[in-house]
Amino acid sequence: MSTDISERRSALPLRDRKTPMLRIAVPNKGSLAETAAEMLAEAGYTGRRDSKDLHVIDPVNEVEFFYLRPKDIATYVGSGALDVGITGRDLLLDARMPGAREIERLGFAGSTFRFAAPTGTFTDVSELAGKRIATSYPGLVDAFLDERGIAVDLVPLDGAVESAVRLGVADAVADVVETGTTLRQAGLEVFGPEILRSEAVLIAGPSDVEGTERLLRRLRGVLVARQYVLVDYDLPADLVDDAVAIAGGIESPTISPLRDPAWVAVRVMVPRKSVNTTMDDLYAIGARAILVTAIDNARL
Ligand SMILES: Nc1ncnc2c1ncn2[C@@H]1O[C@H](COP(=O)(O)OP(=O)(O)OP(=O)(O)O)[C@@H](O)[C@H]1O
Ligand SMILES: O=P(O)(O)OC[C@H]1O[C@H](OP(=O)(O)OP(=O)(O)O)[C@H](O)[C@@H]1O
Ligand SMILES: [Mg+2]
Repeated sequence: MSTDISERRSALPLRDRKTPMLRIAVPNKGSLAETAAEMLAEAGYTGRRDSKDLHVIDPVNEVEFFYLRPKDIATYVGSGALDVGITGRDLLLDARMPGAREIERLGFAGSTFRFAAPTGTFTDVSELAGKRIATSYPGLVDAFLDERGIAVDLVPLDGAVESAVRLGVADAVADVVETGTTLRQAGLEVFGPEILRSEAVLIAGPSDVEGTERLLRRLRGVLVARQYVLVDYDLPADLVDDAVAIAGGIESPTISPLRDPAWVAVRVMVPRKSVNTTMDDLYAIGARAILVTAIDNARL
């Protein structure tokens, strides 16, 4: 018999487990699917091997994955059928499921949700009263306009809504905008306020389910590893305060003695996107031998 605890645990029949597995909804296709799967893999979970798999059990980590359309995930989680899920904030709000709530931003699939129309047609959303608005997010658009007392004729479409104006089924559209390329190609321009700023999020249902915290900590670990790098450098000991003012780290930098008592070695976590500026600033005050290392994973 194996002496490895993880192997023995995975060999337990499902019905003999004390705690039920955490049931996680994951996008099966579309813009969110690939990065969501990568994040879960980096967090140590075993995902699907085949893009046709609908359900995967990861017994070692005590979770089950259900691969679903991102648009449906808030419905499953909000109703309590599944415990947590990865979806877009825009899809969560569009579903209008009171039981579903965002518990963590996941930092990918960032976009805005905007109204757009042929250049110069509209300047303000109030001008949309009585007009036809094409969208694949009718719940989101309806809620936004309802709050402002603007009654429109919603034209629900499944995708490629930017073509709806040119093809004569709508006067304006409300859709996801990332780079704006699709809008430009359709001869459309955004107008009015941002309806929403969206990104991929982790959502939970009406009750707190055991195991959610562990998933959350693991995903946060992946986010930290993606967003930060480790910076090591040598520094004259009397400049530590100046260096900490440049890069203070998460809690506080690690300072280690060097053989030469006039110098110290410093290790600090720095946001990846500003690491070059930080290195320039540290060099300018006298830091030397500045080395940058990627972080594989973290638990803060
Ligand atoms: N170009 C994009 N950039 C960033 N996020 C996007 C983009 N397109 C869609 N999304 C996000 O993806 C989610 C929608 O996923 P969904 O799979 O339903 O549609 P999709 O990605 O457009 O897929 P498809 O067009 O293949 O059906 C939303 O949260 C939306 O904000
Ligand atoms: O601002 P952009 O960078 O152009 O990205 C935004 C576009 O990307 C998505 O379309 P997708 O390709 O998923 O097609 P769809 O409209 O059929 O969903 C989204 O629905 C927008 O149309
Ligand atoms: Mg799309």
